[in-house]
Amino acid sequence: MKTFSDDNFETLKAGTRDLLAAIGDDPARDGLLETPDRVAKAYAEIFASTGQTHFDNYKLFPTDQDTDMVVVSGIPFYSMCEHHLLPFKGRVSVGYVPDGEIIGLSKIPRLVDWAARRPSVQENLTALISSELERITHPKGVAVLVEAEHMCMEMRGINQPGTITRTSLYKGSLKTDALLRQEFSLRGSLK
Ligand SMILES: Nc1nc2c(ncn2[C@@H]2O[C@H](COP(=O)(O)OP(=O)(O)OP(=O)(O)O)[C@@H](O)[C@H]2O)c(=O)[nH]1
Ligand SMILES: [Zn+2]
Repeated sequence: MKTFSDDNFETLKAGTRDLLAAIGDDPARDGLLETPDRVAKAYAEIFASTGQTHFDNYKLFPTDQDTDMVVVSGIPFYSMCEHHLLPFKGRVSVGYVPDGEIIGLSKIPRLVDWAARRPSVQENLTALISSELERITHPKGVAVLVEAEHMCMEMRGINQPGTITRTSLYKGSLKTDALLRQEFSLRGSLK
């Protein structure tokens, strides 16, 4: 988890008090007294990876086996849309075609979680997962599929609960090889 500096923690608390006052509530009422502290702590979790460009919590293993493709599907994530600072949440499927190196399987959901814990948009989240997996494993191909519900589309604005946004990014052999892509669509399907 991220630890904010004392200064930033206090700034978050003061900002939360200001926000509560600005929306017309009373930050001094009993129910809200501890809220600024809780919000600052929650933000430390929700935004834990903000500003980090490289995922470094991984293990690689050499392999001389030929593997067509590794797919981890249905990985849950929570992120915050950078336009409204409201949550978007959903699931990710990640596939890659190894080239002499494989990554520890649990590190793929860890990578997704790391990528999500910052203000973002779904397209950039999709791209970050893909580019970091590429940087780390130097695979022959990568595919990332993200399916999400955006609270900024559900609880405000257009007010459309249940709307699902799907984004995908295919690289290398997973972009050029139609059969491999089709195989990923089947094995990585989020439906
Ligand atoms: N492409 C993309 N857009 C997003 C994402 N999350 C939120 N948005 C959109 O960002 C846009 C911001 O548009 P603006 O017109 O500046 O903001 P707004 O007036 O609050 O827009 P409405 O949501 O349409 O009321 C909206 O269309 C949101 O739906 C995302 O992950 N990807
Ligand atoms: Zn939004």
